[in-house]
Amino acid sequence: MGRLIVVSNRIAPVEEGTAPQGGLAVAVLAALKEAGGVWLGWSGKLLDAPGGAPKLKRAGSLTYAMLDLAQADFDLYYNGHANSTLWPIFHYRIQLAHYSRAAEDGYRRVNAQFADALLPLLRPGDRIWVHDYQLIPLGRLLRDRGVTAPIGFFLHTPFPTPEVLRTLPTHEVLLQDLAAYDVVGLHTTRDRDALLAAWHRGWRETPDGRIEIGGRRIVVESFPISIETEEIAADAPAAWNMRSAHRLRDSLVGRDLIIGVDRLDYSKGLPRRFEAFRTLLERWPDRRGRVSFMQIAPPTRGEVADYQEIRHQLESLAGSINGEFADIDWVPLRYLNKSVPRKTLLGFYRSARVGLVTPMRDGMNLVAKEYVAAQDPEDPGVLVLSEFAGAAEELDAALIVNPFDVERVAEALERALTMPVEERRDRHASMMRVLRANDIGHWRRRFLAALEGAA
Ligand SMILES: O=P(O)(O)OC[C@H]1O[C@H](O[C@H]2O[C@H](CO)[C@@H](O)[C@H](O)[C@H]2O)[C@H](O)[C@@H](O)[C@@H]1O
Ligand SMILES: O=c1ccn([C@@H]2O[C@H](COP(=O)(O)OP(=O)(O)O)[C@@H](O)[C@H]2O)c(=O)[nH]1
Repeated sequence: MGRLIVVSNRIAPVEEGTAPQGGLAVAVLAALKEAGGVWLGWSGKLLDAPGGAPKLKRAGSLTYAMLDLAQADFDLYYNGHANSTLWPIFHYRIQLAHYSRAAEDGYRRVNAQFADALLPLLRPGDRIWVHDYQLIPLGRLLRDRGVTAPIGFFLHTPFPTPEVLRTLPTHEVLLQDLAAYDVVGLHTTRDRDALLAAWHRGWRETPDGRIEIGGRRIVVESFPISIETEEIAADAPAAWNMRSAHRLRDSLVGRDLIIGVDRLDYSKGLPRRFEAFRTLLERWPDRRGRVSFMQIAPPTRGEVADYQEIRHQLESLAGSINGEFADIDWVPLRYLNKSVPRKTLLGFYRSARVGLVTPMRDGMNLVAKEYVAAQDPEDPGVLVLSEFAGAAEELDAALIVNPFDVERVAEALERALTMPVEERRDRHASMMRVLRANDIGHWRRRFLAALEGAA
Protein backbone atom coordinates (compact mmCIF):
# COMPACT_ATOMS: atom_id res chain seq x y z
CA MET A 1 0.00 0.00 0.00
CA GLY A 2 1.37 3.42 -0.97
CA ARG A 3 1.61 6.59 1.07
CA LEU A 4 -1.39 8.75 1.80
CA ILE A 5 -1.36 12.40 0.73
CA VAL A 6 -4.01 14.53 2.41
CA VAL A 7 -4.84 18.05 1.29
CA SER A 8 -7.17 20.30 3.25
CA ASN A 9 -7.41 24.04 3.80
CA ARG A 10 -6.62 23.71 7.50
CA ILE A 11 -4.24 21.22 9.04
CA ALA A 12 -4.27 19.93 12.62
CA PRO A 13 -1.87 21.52 15.13
CA VAL A 14 1.67 20.55 14.28
CA GLU A 15 3.09 20.91 17.81
CA GLU A 16 4.05 17.65 19.50
CA GLY A 17 1.52 16.38 22.00
CA THR A 18 -1.28 18.73 20.92
CA ALA A 19 -4.58 16.84 20.78
CA PRO A 20 -6.33 17.18 17.40
CA GLN A 21 -9.68 19.01 17.53
CA GLY A 22 -12.68 17.58 15.69
CA GLY A 23 -13.42 14.46 13.67
CA LEU A 24 -11.60 15.41 10.50
CA ALA A 25 -8.29 16.04 12.26
CA VAL A 26 -8.60 12.88 14.35
CA ALA A 27 -9.39 10.69 11.32
CA VAL A 28 -6.79 12.19 9.04
CA LEU A 29 -4.01 11.98 11.62
CA ALA A 30 -4.83 8.33 12.35
CA ALA A 31 -4.82 7.50 8.63
CA LEU A 32 -1.55 9.32 8.04
CA LYS A 33 0.15 7.68 11.00
CA GLU A 34 -0.93 4.27 9.69
CA ALA A 35 0.12 4.73 6.06
CA GLY A 36 2.76 7.46 6.39
CA GLY A 37 2.58 10.37 4.03
CA VAL A 38 2.06 14.08 3.65
CA TRP A 39 -0.55 16.52 4.92
CA LEU A 40 -0.62 19.69 2.83
CA GLY A 41 -2.62 22.69 3.99
CA TRP A 42 -2.58 26.41 4.57
CA SER A 43 0.06 27.40 7.16
CA GLY A 44 -2.28 29.93 8.77
CA LYS A 45 0.14 32.69 7.68
CA LEU A 46 -0.71 35.52 5.29
CA LEU A 47 2.25 37.29 3.68
CA ASP A 48 2.59 40.13 1.16
CA ALA A 49 4.71 37.96 -1.15
CA PRO A 50 4.73 34.28 -0.13
CA GLY A 51 7.59 32.12 -1.38
CA GLY A 52 5.61 29.42 -3.18
CA ALA A 53 7.09 26.19 -1.81
CA PRO A 54 5.44 24.93 1.39
CA LYS A 55 7.42 24.73 4.63
CA LEU A 56 7.99 21.09 5.56
CA LYS A 57 7.96 19.66 9.06
CA ARG A 58 8.57 15.97 9.69
CA ALA A 59 6.95 13.96 12.49
CA GLY A 60 7.94 10.29 12.08
CA SER A 61 6.59 8.94 8.81
CA LEU A 62 4.34 11.98 8.41
CA THR A 63 5.36 15.25 6.76
CA TYR A 64 3.35 18.40 7.27
CA ALA A 65 3.58 20.73 4.26
CA MET A 66 2.44 24.22 5.17
CA LEU A 67 1.68 26.71 2.46
CA ASP A 68 1.74 30.47 3.09
CA LEU A 69 -0.81 32.50 1.14
CA ALA A 70 -0.92 36.12 -0.01
CA GLN A 71 -3.43 38.25 1.90
CA ALA A 72 -5.08 39.39 -1.36
CA ASP A 73 -5.45 35.80 -2.63
CA PHE A 74 -6.78 34.61 0.71
CA ASP A 75 -9.47 37.31 0.72
CA LEU A 76 -10.72 36.12 -2.66
CA TYR A 77 -10.29 32.38 -2.01
CA TYR A 78 -11.36 31.88 1.63
CA ASN A 79 -13.40 34.94 2.61
CA GLY A 80 -14.61 35.32 -0.97
CA HIS A 81 -15.54 32.39 -3.18
CA ALA A 82 -15.31 29.61 -0.57
CA ASN A 83 -17.16 31.29 2.29
CA SER A 84 -19.25 34.01 0.62
CA THR A 85 -20.40 31.97 -2.39
CA LEU A 86 -19.98 28.20 -2.08
CA TRP A 87 -20.71 27.93 1.67
CA PRO A 88 -24.07 29.79 1.55
CA ILE A 89 -25.18 28.00 -1.64
CA PHE A 90 -24.20 24.58 -0.28
CA HIS A 91 -26.19 25.41 2.87
CA TYR A 92 -29.26 26.48 0.86
CA ARG A 93 -28.84 30.17 1.77
CA ILE A 94 -28.83 31.50 -1.77
CA GLN A 95 -29.82 35.04 -0.70
CA LEU A 96 -26.56 35.26 1.22
CA ALA A 97 -24.38 34.21 -1.74
CA HIS A 98 -22.27 36.97 -3.32
CA TYR A 99 -20.81 35.59 -6.51
CA SER A 100 -17.99 37.48 -8.20
CA ARG A 101 -15.72 36.41 -11.05
CA ALA A 102 -12.73 38.02 -9.34
CA ALA A 103 -13.32 35.92 -6.20
CA GLU A 104 -13.71 32.75 -8.23
CA ASP A 105 -10.51 33.52 -10.14
CA GLY A 106 -8.73 33.97 -6.80
CA TYR A 107 -10.17 30.68 -5.56
CA ARG A 108 -8.90 28.86 -8.65
CA ARG A 109 -5.53 30.61 -8.40
CA VAL A 110 -5.06 29.39 -4.82
CA ASN A 111 -6.14 25.88 -5.83
CA ALA A 112 -3.45 26.01 -8.53
CA GLN A 113 -0.93 27.06 -5.86
CA PHE A 114 -1.92 23.98 -3.84
CA ALA A 115 -1.49 21.81 -6.98
CA ASP A 116 1.94 23.28 -7.74
CA ALA A 117 3.02 22.88 -4.12
CA LEU A 118 1.94 19.25 -4.08
CA LEU A 119 3.58 18.09 -7.34
CA PRO A 120 7.20 17.87 -6.09
CA LEU A 121 6.06 16.03 -2.95
CA LEU A 122 4.39 13.16 -4.84
CA ARG A 123 5.95 9.72 -5.33
CA PRO A 124 4.84 6.73 -7.38
CA GLY A 125 2.23 4.66 -5.53
CA ASP A 126 0.77 7.60 -3.57
CA ARG A 127 -2.97 8.02 -3.06
CA ILE A 128 -4.35 11.53 -2.68
CA TRP A 129 -7.28 12.54 -0.46
CA VAL A 130 -8.61 16.09 -0.94
CA HIS A 131 -10.99 17.63 1.61
CA ASP A 132 -13.85 20.05 1.25
CA TYR A 133 -15.34 22.87 -0.76
CA GLN A 134 -12.29 25.11 -0.51
CA LEU A 135 -10.41 22.70 -2.81
CA ILE A 136 -12.94 21.28 -5.29
CA PRO A 137 -10.89 22.16 -8.43
CA LEU A 138 -7.69 20.61 -7.06
CA GLY A 139 -8.20 17.10 -8.51
CA ARG A 140 -8.63 18.37 -12.06
CA LEU A 141 -5.68 20.76 -11.66
CA LEU A 142 -3.52 17.82 -10.60
CA ARG A 143 -4.71 15.77 -13.57
CA ASP A 144 -3.84 18.73 -15.87
CA ARG A 145 -0.34 18.54 -14.42
CA GLY A 146 -0.04 14.87 -15.34
CA VAL A 147 -0.85 13.24 -11.99
CA THR A 148 -2.22 9.72 -12.54
CA ALA A 149 -2.43 8.64 -8.87
CA PRO A 150 -5.90 7.83 -7.49
CA ILE A 151 -7.48 11.00 -6.14
CA GLY A 152 -10.41 11.01 -3.73
CA PHE A 153 -12.49 13.97 -2.59
CA PHE A 154 -14.62 14.28 0.52
CA LEU A 155 -17.18 17.07 0.91
CA HIS A 156 -17.80 18.00 4.56
CA THR A 157 -20.76 20.27 3.78
CA PRO A 158 -24.15 19.36 2.35
CA PHE A 159 -24.46 19.18 -1.44
CA PRO A 160 -27.44 21.22 -2.66
CA THR A 161 -30.21 20.06 -4.95
CA PRO A 162 -29.84 21.05 -8.64
CA GLU A 163 -32.12 24.12 -8.56
CA VAL A 164 -30.14 25.56 -5.67
CA LEU A 165 -26.79 24.64 -7.21
CA ARG A 166 -27.83 26.41 -10.44
CA THR A 167 -27.65 29.76 -8.61
CA LEU A 168 -23.88 29.35 -8.83
CA PRO A 169 -23.24 30.77 -12.30
CA THR A 170 -20.31 28.40 -12.90
CA HIS A 171 -21.94 25.27 -11.49
CA GLU A 172 -21.17 23.32 -14.69
CA VAL A 173 -17.44 23.84 -14.10
CA LEU A 174 -17.80 22.72 -10.50
CA LEU A 175 -19.59 19.57 -11.64
CA GLN A 176 -16.80 18.83 -14.11
CA ASP A 177 -14.24 19.39 -11.36
CA LEU A 178 -15.98 16.81 -9.18
CA ALA A 179 -16.13 14.29 -12.03
CA ALA A 180 -12.32 14.39 -12.28
CA TYR A 181 -11.94 12.50 -8.98
CA ASP A 182 -11.84 8.71 -8.62
CA VAL A 183 -13.87 8.74 -5.41
CA VAL A 184 -16.34 11.43 -4.35
CA GLY A 185 -17.52 11.04 -0.75
CA LEU A 186 -20.47 12.86 0.77
CA HIS A 187 -21.97 12.63 4.24
CA THR A 188 -25.47 11.39 3.44
CA THR A 189 -27.47 9.61 0.77
CA ARG A 190 -29.41 12.87 0.37
CA ASP A 191 -26.17 14.65 -0.63
CA ARG A 192 -25.14 11.81 -2.94
CA ASP A 193 -28.53 11.85 -4.66
CA ALA A 194 -28.29 15.63 -5.07
CA LEU A 195 -24.91 15.34 -6.79
CA LEU A 196 -26.12 12.58 -9.11
CA ALA A 197 -29.22 14.64 -9.92
CA ALA A 198 -27.02 17.66 -10.72
CA TRP A 199 -25.00 15.54 -13.16
CA HIS A 200 -28.45 14.59 -14.58
CA ARG A 201 -28.19 12.46 -17.71
CA GLY A 202 -24.41 12.56 -17.99
CA TRP A 203 -23.83 9.34 -16.06
CA ARG A 204 -24.90 5.72 -15.71
CA GLU A 205 -24.49 3.23 -12.90
CA THR A 206 -22.28 0.24 -13.72
CA PRO A 207 -23.06 -3.29 -12.40
CA ASP A 208 -20.41 -2.91 -9.66
CA GLY A 209 -22.16 0.20 -8.31
CA ARG A 210 -19.75 2.74 -9.75
CA ILE A 211 -20.71 5.77 -11.77
CA GLU A 212 -19.56 6.09 -15.35
CA ILE A 213 -19.16 9.74 -16.26
CA GLY A 214 -17.03 11.48 -18.89
CA GLY A 215 -15.62 8.12 -20.03
CA ARG A 216 -14.33 7.29 -16.52
CA ARG A 217 -15.64 5.03 -13.75
CA ILE A 218 -15.74 6.64 -10.34
CA VAL A 219 -17.15 5.89 -6.90
CA VAL A 220 -19.80 8.29 -5.57
CA GLU A 221 -20.84 7.19 -2.09
CA SER A 222 -22.11 8.45 1.23
CA PHE A 223 -19.54 8.10 4.01
CA PRO A 224 -21.04 9.69 7.14
CA ILE A 225 -18.17 11.08 9.21
CA SER A 226 -18.18 10.14 12.87
CA ILE A 227 -16.35 10.40 16.19
CA GLU A 228 -14.03 8.31 18.39
CA THR A 229 -17.09 6.79 20.07
CA GLU A 230 -15.34 4.48 22.56
CA GLU A 231 -12.71 7.04 23.58
CA ILE A 232 -15.33 9.73 24.15
CA ALA A 233 -17.54 7.36 26.17
CA ALA A 234 -14.49 6.29 28.22
CA ASP A 235 -13.20 9.85 28.77
CA ALA A 236 -16.54 11.44 29.63
CA PRO A 237 -16.76 10.37 33.32
CA ALA A 238 -13.34 11.94 34.03
CA ALA A 239 -14.34 15.05 32.08
CA TRP A 240 -17.52 15.22 34.22
CA ASN A 241 -15.20 15.38 37.24
CA MET A 242 -13.01 18.16 35.87
CA ARG A 243 -13.01 21.46 37.76
CA SER A 244 -14.70 23.21 34.83
CA ALA A 245 -17.65 20.77 34.90
CA HIS A 246 -17.96 21.10 38.68
CA ARG A 247 -17.96 24.89 38.36
CA LEU A 248 -20.72 24.66 35.76
CA ARG A 249 -22.90 22.35 37.85
CA ASP A 250 -22.32 24.35 41.03
CA SER A 251 -23.50 27.45 39.22
CA LEU A 252 -26.70 25.67 38.18
CA VAL A 253 -27.67 24.85 41.79
CA GLY A 254 -29.74 21.86 40.68
CA ARG A 255 -31.37 23.47 37.63
CA ASP A 256 -31.60 21.54 34.36
CA LEU A 257 -29.10 22.50 31.67
CA ILE A 258 -29.74 22.71 27.95
CA ILE A 259 -26.50 22.95 25.95
CA GLY A 260 -25.69 24.15 22.43
CA VAL A 261 -22.17 24.13 20.94
CA ASP A 262 -21.64 25.58 17.47
CA ARG A 263 -19.31 27.82 15.54
CA LEU A 264 -21.02 31.19 15.25
CA ASP A 265 -22.31 30.39 11.78
CA TYR A 266 -25.66 31.34 10.24
CA SER A 267 -26.05 27.72 9.09
CA LYS A 268 -26.35 26.58 12.72
CA GLY A 269 -29.80 28.07 13.29
CA LEU A 270 -28.94 29.99 16.45
CA PRO A 271 -31.48 32.85 16.22
CA ARG A 272 -34.43 30.45 15.90
CA ARG A 273 -32.91 28.25 18.60
CA PHE A 274 -32.84 31.25 20.97
CA GLU A 275 -36.44 32.00 20.02
CA ALA A 276 -37.42 28.40 20.77
CA PHE A 277 -35.94 28.75 24.25
CA ARG A 278 -37.87 32.00 24.71
CA THR A 279 -41.05 30.16 23.64
CA LEU A 280 -40.35 27.41 26.18
CA LEU A 281 -40.20 30.01 28.95
CA GLU A 282 -43.34 31.74 27.67
CA ARG A 283 -45.50 28.63 27.22
CA TRP A 284 -44.29 26.72 30.30
CA PRO A 285 -43.87 29.43 32.96
CA ASP A 286 -42.96 26.67 35.49
CA ARG A 287 -39.66 26.30 33.65
CA ARG A 288 -38.64 29.83 34.67
CA GLY A 289 -35.95 29.64 37.30
CA ARG A 290 -35.65 25.86 36.77
CA VAL A 291 -33.75 25.56 33.50
CA SER A 292 -30.72 27.30 31.98
CA PHE A 293 -29.61 27.26 28.38
CA MET A 294 -25.87 27.58 27.71
CA GLN A 295 -24.87 28.32 24.13
CA ILE A 296 -21.15 28.08 23.36
CA ALA A 297 -20.53 29.88 20.06
CA PRO A 298 -16.91 30.61 19.14
CA PRO A 299 -16.68 33.30 16.43
CA THR A 300 -15.63 32.13 12.98
CA ARG A 301 -14.93 33.73 9.58
CA GLY A 302 -15.22 37.15 11.21
CA GLU A 303 -14.08 39.04 8.10
CA VAL A 304 -17.20 37.96 6.19
CA ALA A 305 -20.02 40.50 6.62
CA ASP A 306 -22.82 37.95 7.12
CA TYR A 307 -20.91 36.47 10.06
CA GLN A 308 -20.62 39.92 11.66
CA GLU A 309 -24.34 40.36 11.12
CA ILE A 310 -25.34 37.07 12.83
CA ARG A 311 -23.12 37.98 15.77
CA HIS A 312 -24.94 41.30 16.29
CA GLN A 313 -28.31 39.61 15.88
CA LEU A 314 -27.52 37.02 18.57
CA GLU A 315 -26.15 39.60 21.01
CA SER A 316 -29.39 41.49 20.71
CA LEU A 317 -31.56 38.37 21.07
CA ALA A 318 -29.64 37.09 24.11
CA GLY A 319 -29.97 40.50 25.73
CA SER A 320 -33.67 40.64 25.06
CA ILE A 321 -34.38 37.12 26.41
CA ASN A 322 -32.34 37.70 29.55
CA GLY A 323 -33.83 41.15 29.98
CA GLU A 324 -37.33 39.72 29.81
CA PHE A 325 -36.92 36.64 32.03
CA ALA A 326 -33.80 36.93 34.25
CA ASP A 327 -34.29 37.16 38.00
CA ILE A 328 -31.99 38.23 40.81
CA ASP A 329 -30.71 34.66 41.17
CA TRP A 330 -31.19 33.23 37.66
CA VAL A 331 -29.92 34.07 34.17
CA PRO A 332 -31.84 31.94 31.67
CA LEU A 333 -29.44 32.17 28.71
CA ARG A 334 -25.66 31.96 28.99
CA TYR A 335 -24.15 33.00 25.70
CA LEU A 336 -20.39 32.46 25.37
CA ASN A 337 -18.45 33.75 22.35
CA LYS A 338 -15.39 31.65 23.02
CA SER A 339 -14.03 28.27 22.16
CA VAL A 340 -13.93 25.56 24.82
CA PRO A 341 -11.40 22.67 24.65
CA ARG A 342 -12.98 19.48 23.37
CA LYS A 343 -12.10 17.52 26.53
CA THR A 344 -13.85 20.14 28.66
CA LEU A 345 -16.88 19.97 26.40
CA LEU A 346 -17.34 16.28 27.21
CA GLY A 347 -17.88 17.16 30.88
CA PHE A 348 -20.35 19.87 29.89
CA TYR A 349 -22.29 17.53 27.58
CA ARG A 350 -22.57 14.96 30.36
CA SER A 351 -23.85 17.62 32.75
CA ALA A 352 -26.61 18.69 30.36
CA ARG A 353 -30.12 17.24 30.43
CA VAL A 354 -30.64 18.29 26.79
CA GLY A 355 -28.29 18.66 23.81
CA LEU A 356 -29.85 21.18 21.45
CA VAL A 357 -28.56 20.87 17.87
CA THR A 358 -30.79 22.72 15.42
CA PRO A 359 -28.87 23.77 12.30
CA MET A 360 -30.85 25.00 9.29
CA ARG A 361 -28.41 22.83 7.26
CA ASP A 362 -25.28 21.01 8.32
CA GLY A 363 -23.03 18.52 6.58
CA MET A 364 -22.89 16.18 9.56
CA ASN A 365 -22.63 17.95 12.96
CA LEU A 366 -20.17 16.14 15.15
CA VAL A 367 -21.39 17.91 18.29
CA ALA A 368 -24.63 15.88 18.08
CA LYS A 369 -22.65 12.64 18.05
CA GLU A 370 -20.24 13.77 20.78
CA TYR A 371 -23.18 14.78 23.02
CA VAL A 372 -24.66 11.28 22.79
CA ALA A 373 -21.35 9.45 23.32
CA ALA A 374 -20.55 11.55 26.42
CA GLN A 375 -23.78 10.69 28.29
CA ASP A 376 -24.09 8.49 31.35
CA PRO A 377 -25.87 5.38 29.93
CA GLU A 378 -27.81 4.97 33.20
CA ASP A 379 -29.09 8.54 33.26
CA PRO A 380 -28.58 9.96 29.78
CA GLY A 381 -29.63 13.36 28.49
CA VAL A 382 -31.83 13.82 25.42
CA LEU A 383 -30.63 14.98 22.01
CA VAL A 384 -32.96 17.38 20.18
CA LEU A 385 -31.74 17.28 16.58
CA SER A 386 -32.60 19.14 13.38
CA GLU A 387 -33.76 17.00 10.51
CA PHE A 388 -31.41 19.11 8.33
CA ALA A 389 -28.21 17.96 10.05
CA GLY A 390 -26.49 15.07 8.27
CA ALA A 391 -26.38 13.34 11.67
CA ALA A 392 -30.18 12.95 11.60
CA GLU A 393 -29.88 10.24 8.94
CA GLU A 394 -28.18 8.00 11.53
CA LEU A 395 -29.42 9.37 14.87
CA ASP A 396 -33.12 8.79 14.30
CA ALA A 397 -33.63 7.96 17.99
CA ALA A 398 -33.05 11.64 18.83
CA LEU A 399 -36.04 13.97 19.11
CA ILE A 400 -36.00 15.08 15.48
CA VAL A 401 -37.29 18.60 14.84
CA ASN A 402 -37.79 20.97 11.95
CA PRO A 403 -35.79 24.03 13.08
CA PHE A 404 -38.04 26.36 11.06
CA ASP A 405 -40.88 25.46 13.46
CA VAL A 406 -39.94 27.35 16.61
CA GLU A 407 -43.06 26.20 18.53
CA ARG A 408 -42.25 22.55 17.80
CA VAL A 409 -38.65 22.96 18.94
CA ALA A 410 -39.96 24.45 22.20
CA GLU A 411 -42.35 21.47 22.55
CA ALA A 412 -39.44 19.07 21.95
CA LEU A 413 -37.47 20.84 24.68
CA GLU A 414 -40.36 20.44 27.11
CA ARG A 415 -40.69 16.78 26.14
CA ALA A 416 -36.94 16.22 26.59
CA LEU A 417 -37.01 17.85 30.03
CA THR A 418 -39.83 15.59 31.18
CA MET A 419 -38.81 12.36 29.43
CA PRO A 420 -38.83 9.28 31.73
CA VAL A 421 -35.47 7.66 32.34
CA GLU A 422 -36.46 4.36 30.60
CA GLU A 423 -37.20 6.17 27.35
CA ARG A 424 -34.00 8.20 27.66
CA ARG A 425 -31.99 4.99 28.14
CA ASP A 426 -33.63 3.29 25.15
CA ARG A 427 -33.02 6.20 22.85
CA HIS A 428 -29.45 6.58 24.04
CA ALA A 429 -28.68 2.85 23.63
CA SER A 430 -30.10 2.89 20.13
CA MET A 431 -27.94 5.86 19.12
CA MET A 432 -24.84 4.36 20.73
CA ARG A 433 -25.30 1.20 18.65
CA VAL A 434 -25.15 3.35 15.52
CA LEU A 435 -22.16 5.36 16.78
CA ARG A 436 -20.24 2.22 17.73
CA ALA A 437 -20.90 0.57 14.37
CA ASN A 438 -19.89 3.71 12.46
CA ASP A 439 -17.11 5.40 14.40
CA ILE A 440 -14.38 7.60 12.97
CA GLY A 441 -12.13 4.61 12.23
CA HIS A 442 -14.90 2.97 10.22
CA TRP A 443 -15.42 6.17 8.21
CA ARG A 444 -11.74 6.49 7.40
CA ARG A 445 -11.31 2.81 6.50
CA ARG A 446 -14.35 2.80 4.21
CA PHE A 447 -13.17 5.88 2.34
CA LEU A 448 -9.60 4.61 2.02
CA ALA A 449 -10.81 1.19 0.83
CA ALA A 450 -12.77 2.93 -1.93
CA LEU A 451 -9.67 4.93 -2.86
CA GLU A 452 -7.56 1.76 -2.80
CA GLY A 453 -10.13 0.14 -5.10
CA ALA A 454 -9.64 3.00 -7.53
CA ALA A 455 -5.89 2.33 -7.51
O1 LIG B 1 -12.02 26.17 8.76
P1 LIG B 1 -13.14 27.08 9.20
O2 LIG B 1 -13.57 28.02 8.12
O3 LIG B 1 -12.82 27.77 10.50
O4 LIG B 1 -14.40 26.18 9.53
C1 LIG B 1 -14.32 24.98 10.28
C2 LIG B 1 -14.77 23.79 9.46
O5 LIG B 1 -16.17 23.96 9.26
C3 LIG B 1 -16.84 23.07 8.37
O6 LIG B 1 -17.03 21.81 9.02
C4 LIG B 1 -17.74 20.73 8.42
O7 LIG B 1 -17.09 19.53 8.72
C5 LIG B 1 -17.59 18.75 9.81
C6 LIG B 1 -16.81 17.43 9.83
O8 LIG B 1 -17.04 16.72 8.63
C7 LIG B 1 -19.09 18.52 9.65
O9 LIG B 1 -19.59 17.74 10.74
C8 LIG B 1 -19.80 19.86 9.61
O10 LIG B 1 -21.19 19.66 9.38
C9 LIG B 1 -19.24 20.74 8.51
O11 LIG B 1 -19.78 22.06 8.66
C10 LIG B 1 -16.08 22.99 7.06
O12 LIG B 1 -16.71 22.12 6.16
C11 LIG B 1 -14.60 22.68 7.25
O13 LIG B 1 -13.91 22.71 6.01
C12 LIG B 1 -14.03 23.75 8.14
O14 LIG B 1 -12.64 23.50 8.39
O1 LIG C 1 -15.75 25.55 21.52
C1 LIG C 1 -15.71 24.55 20.79
C2 LIG C 1 -16.67 24.32 19.79
C3 LIG C 1 -16.54 23.18 19.01
N1 LIG C 1 -15.51 22.31 19.21
C4 LIG C 1 -15.41 21.09 18.38
O2 LIG C 1 -15.50 21.44 17.01
C5 LIG C 1 -16.14 20.40 16.28
C6 LIG C 1 -17.31 21.01 15.51
O3 LIG C 1 -17.70 20.09 14.53
P1 LIG C 1 -19.17 20.09 13.92
O4 LIG C 1 -19.19 19.00 12.93
O5 LIG C 1 -20.20 20.02 14.98
O6 LIG C 1 -19.34 21.52 13.22
P2 LIG C 1 -18.39 22.40 12.28
O7 LIG C 1 -17.84 23.47 13.16
O8 LIG C 1 -17.32 21.51 11.73
O9 LIG C 1 -19.30 22.97 11.25
C7 LIG C 1 -16.61 19.36 17.30
O10 LIG C 1 -15.68 18.29 17.32
C8 LIG C 1 -16.56 20.13 18.62
O11 LIG C 1 -16.29 19.33 19.76
C9 LIG C 1 -14.59 22.52 20.19
O12 LIG C 1 -13.68 21.71 20.39
N2 LIG C 1 -14.71 23.64 20.97
